[in-house]
Amino acid sequence: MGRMGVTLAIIGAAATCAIAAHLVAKRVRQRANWSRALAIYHDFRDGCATPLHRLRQVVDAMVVEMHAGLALEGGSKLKMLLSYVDNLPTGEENGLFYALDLGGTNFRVLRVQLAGTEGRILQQEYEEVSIPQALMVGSNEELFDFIVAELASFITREGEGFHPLLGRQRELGFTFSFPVKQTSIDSGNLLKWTKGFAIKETVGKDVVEELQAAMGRHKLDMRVTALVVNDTVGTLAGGRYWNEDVMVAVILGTGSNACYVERADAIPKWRGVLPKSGSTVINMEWGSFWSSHLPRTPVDDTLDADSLNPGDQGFEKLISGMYLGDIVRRILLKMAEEAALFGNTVPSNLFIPFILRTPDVSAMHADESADLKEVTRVLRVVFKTQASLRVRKIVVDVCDTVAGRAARLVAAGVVGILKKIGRDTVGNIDMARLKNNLAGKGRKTVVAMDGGLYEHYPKFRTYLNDTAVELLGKEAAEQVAVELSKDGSGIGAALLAASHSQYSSD
Ligand SMILES: Nc1ncnc2c1ncn2[C@@H]1O[C@H](COP(=O)(O)OP(=O)(O)O)[C@@H](O)[C@H]1O
Ligand SMILES: O=P(O)(O)OC[C@H]1O[C@@H](O)[C@H](O)[C@@H](O)[C@@H]1O
Repeated sequence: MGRMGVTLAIIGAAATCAIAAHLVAKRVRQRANWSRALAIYHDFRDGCATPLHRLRQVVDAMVVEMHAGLALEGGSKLKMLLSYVDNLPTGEENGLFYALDLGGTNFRVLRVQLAGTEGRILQQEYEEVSIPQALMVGSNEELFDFIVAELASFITREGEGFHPLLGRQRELGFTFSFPVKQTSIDSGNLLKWTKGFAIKETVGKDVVEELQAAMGRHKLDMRVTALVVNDTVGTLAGGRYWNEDVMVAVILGTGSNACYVERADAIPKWRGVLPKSGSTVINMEWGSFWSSHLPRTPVDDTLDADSLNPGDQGFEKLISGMYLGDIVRRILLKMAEEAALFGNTVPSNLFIPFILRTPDVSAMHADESADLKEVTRVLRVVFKTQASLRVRKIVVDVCDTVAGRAARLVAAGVVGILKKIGRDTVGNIDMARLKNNLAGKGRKTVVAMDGGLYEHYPKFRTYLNDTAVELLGKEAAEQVAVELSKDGSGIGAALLAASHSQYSSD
């Protein structure tokens, strides 16, 4: 072989070595990145852990905070707000009633024709309207004018079978799913906005007055006869209309909250005459619950710091639909930045808050396909990226960790409420039966659930129900039913409008 040949051979050998070295270095780097990604995930998973002993501490903390919130105003982060709903629907309600349910993502207008215990609900119609994001942070008047304009248009389309009695005003139940300091069954002042709303001028105002003023501007002759401080109270009322064993209602939607039936004589902060019924509905506003036993990670800290209401709604930010998607995004972003989870360039969409929504999380979590097709789709559509099968598997693990923590914490919250009302152990339940506070043998304490997260996330429901059984024990758990109670916040508000109608004495 001539000099040229030797030279070429040496160059070839050197090039081969260089390529081999590059490939080895790349493989070493990939291996190092992968173990870093696993370490980040395992650290996050450990930080989210909800072992039974920790959940029991959360249960007890919930009970302590409930007592503190009932003892005096401001006694706890849990507001334990009076709802002035001392009479829940009985099924005897009659006539045409409207409901307006303002939630975190959309609002619903609804009409229902009631016909007493015989006819029950003859007919109902409703429409759902998405709330333009700009109106959530616009002016007070713009928000209420938008709502009343939709309501007025819905009324013009009253169909067959819906007939207000001659000479009577149409009456409305107003479900307002934000913390309100209720001052009577048909008045209450907004304490603060939550979720995506932040209209400063509304805070402190009576939201019924604001709605009635907008009705005046639109010449809409209608009366709000019941302010339903939020969808949990509406859901409880809707549930109780069909089943007298409904004692608790929980919403898992954009936000989260719970309410329950409390004995009026167990509310030290109650001022004035106790209700004849001897009980009332407490709107817990449990989203603001906080305990050092809650498993919180640095990802949760940064989500809170970046939110519209830092330091507030700590429990809600761990469990509700608005936030689960963004928790998953934040941990994936950390793995992408520190361990090149999606390659050396971090996909730009991973930096966008709330771009990953909880419906996307439940879709990936539900993916049972061998090659995780749904995960591939979500990564492509939301983050404009792709990933190997092993990366897609860890994405599903992250979804499972975030949803599992949320569901188990909700179960602990529910068991805390059951403990507060003495429905958490067989002994307590038997005592309740003895005192005839609980309907006959075989009847259960019912927890009415609603909200898009609970309704549309089967694995979340399974985690929640299984954890409740773990905490209560099998025997006591058989005395409790956790049931989906659809759209109670709409029907419930209409039923409460009926049970507080200005004509009810007629
Ligand atoms: N398929 C789904 N999987 C998981 N969560 C869902 C799904 N669909 C909706 N959600 C959650 O439910 C929330 C809407 O809840 P909903 O009760 O319908 O409205 P609102 O919160 O306005 O009362 C959404 O913000 C979302 O977080
Ligand atoms: O049904 P939504 O809109 O998710 O609301 C649930 C809860 O969201 C919380 O943020 C509000 O403070 C509660 O009042 C409300 O009940």
